[in-house]
Amino acid sequence: MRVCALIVAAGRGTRAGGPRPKQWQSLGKTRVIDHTLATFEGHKEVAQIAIVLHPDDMNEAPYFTQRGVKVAIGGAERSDSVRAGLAALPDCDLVLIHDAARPCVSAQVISDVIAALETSDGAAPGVAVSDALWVGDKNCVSGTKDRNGLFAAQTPQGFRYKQIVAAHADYVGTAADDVAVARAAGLNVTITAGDPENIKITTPTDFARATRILEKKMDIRTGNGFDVHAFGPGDHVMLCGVKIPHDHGLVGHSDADVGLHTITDAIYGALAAGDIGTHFPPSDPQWKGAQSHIFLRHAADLARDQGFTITHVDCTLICEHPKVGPHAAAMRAAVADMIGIDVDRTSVKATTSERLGFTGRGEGIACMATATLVKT
Ligand SMILES: Nc1ccn([C@@H]2O[C@H](COP(=O)(O)OP(=O)(O)OP(=O)(O)O)[C@@H](O)[C@H]2O)c(=O)n1
Ligand SMILES: C[C@](O)(CO)[C@H](O)COP(=O)(O)O
Repeated sequence: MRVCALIVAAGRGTRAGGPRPKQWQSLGKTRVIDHTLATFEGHKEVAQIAIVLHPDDMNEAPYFTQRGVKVAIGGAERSDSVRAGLAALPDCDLVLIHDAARPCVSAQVISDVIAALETSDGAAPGVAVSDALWVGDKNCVSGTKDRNGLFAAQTPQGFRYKQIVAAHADYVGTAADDVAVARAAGLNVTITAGDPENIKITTPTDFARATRILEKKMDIRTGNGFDVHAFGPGDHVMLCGVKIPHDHGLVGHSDADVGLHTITDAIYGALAAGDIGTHFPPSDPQWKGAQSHIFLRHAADLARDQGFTITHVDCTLICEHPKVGPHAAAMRAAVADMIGIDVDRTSVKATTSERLGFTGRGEGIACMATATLVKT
C-alpha cells in the first residue's frame, strides 16, 4: 500500500493573526509548516507528500519541490484545497489529510491512523471530550449538553485514495473536515487515539502552547562508536563504502569496513540498541563476507522506525596508510547515501597516530565515530 500525506496550508489564519498566515510564522527556530512537514517526512510509512499553498504563497513552492514534495494551489474553502491536493497525488493507495496548522502531530498518531485503515474505509484521531459542555448565551449558561460519545476531531484523517476523491467530487456545500465528506458518501470512519498535544494553532495564544509542546517533545541523542580491524593478506580495503587499492586487506567476518562498522555502532549507541554484534552476530554464517552497508542501513532504518532523524555523523579513521584524503569526498557521499541524509551532514576525516601503537606500526586501522539523532 502506497501511503501519501496531503498537508493543507492554503488558509489565511485570520483567527491567529500576525504578520503572515499562521503556517509561515515561527515556532522556536523553524516555522509551523516546517515542524508539520518534518514529522511526515520522517515517517517510515509515508512514501509521498503533497502540500497545498495559497496562490499568494507560491513563492514558497520551490522550497517544497526541491525536497520532493508536490505542490498544489489551494481554493477558497478547506475542502477546495483538499480537492486540489488530492489531484496532485494520483498514484496513492491511502492518503492522510493533515492541517499544516497542527505542527505537534506525533509519529504514533500517524501510525495509528494508517493501521486502522487496514480494516476501515477511513480513520482519524479524536480526543473524547472530558469537560462538561454548556450552551452559552451572552456570557450566560443557557443549557447543558451531554458529553458522552463526543470527540474533538483531529488530523491526519486517512482514507483510501479513490474513495475520498469520489466522496469529495460528490460533496455539495462546505464541510468541517474530510470525515464529514467521507461519511456523506457512506464511508465508515474509525476513531483512533487522538493526542491532546496534537493541537491546531487557531488563536494567538496557541503559538506559545505549541512551542512548549515541541520543546518538551524534542529528544536529542548522541552515540559513539569505536572499532578496529587488523591488516591481513589482500590487495584492497573497504573504508566507508569505498574500495581503496592497498598492499593489504582488512581481516573480518564481513567485508571488514571498519568505517561503516563504527558509524553503525554510533547510531545503535544513540538508540541504546546494543551494537553491531547484537543485530548481526559474527557467529551467524549468513553475515560471512557481507557488505557492511547492510549493517549501516539497518541502523538508520531502526532510527527512523523509532521516529529519529539522523542529523549528523562524524567519523575519524586512524591509520598511517592508505591515505584517506583523496577518497574522503567519495566516502562522505557513500555514507550519506546509505543513511539517507545530506552529504553536508556527513563528515569523514582521518588522522595518523604519529607512528605510535598498532595503527602507527601499520598493523591495522582504528576508527571512531559520533552520530547525532533528533526526534521532535
Ligand atoms: N481554504 C483553505 C482553508 C484552510 N486551509 C488549511 O486548513 C487547515 C485548517 O484550517 P484552519 O485552522 O481553519 O485555518 P485557516 O483557514 O488558515 O484559519 P482561519 O479560519 O482562522 O482563517 C490549515 O492548515 C489551513 O491552512 C486550506 O488549506 N485552505
Ligand atoms: C479539520 C479540522 O482540523 C478538524 O479539527 C478542523 O475541522 C478544521 O479547522 P476549523 O477550525 O474547524 O476551521
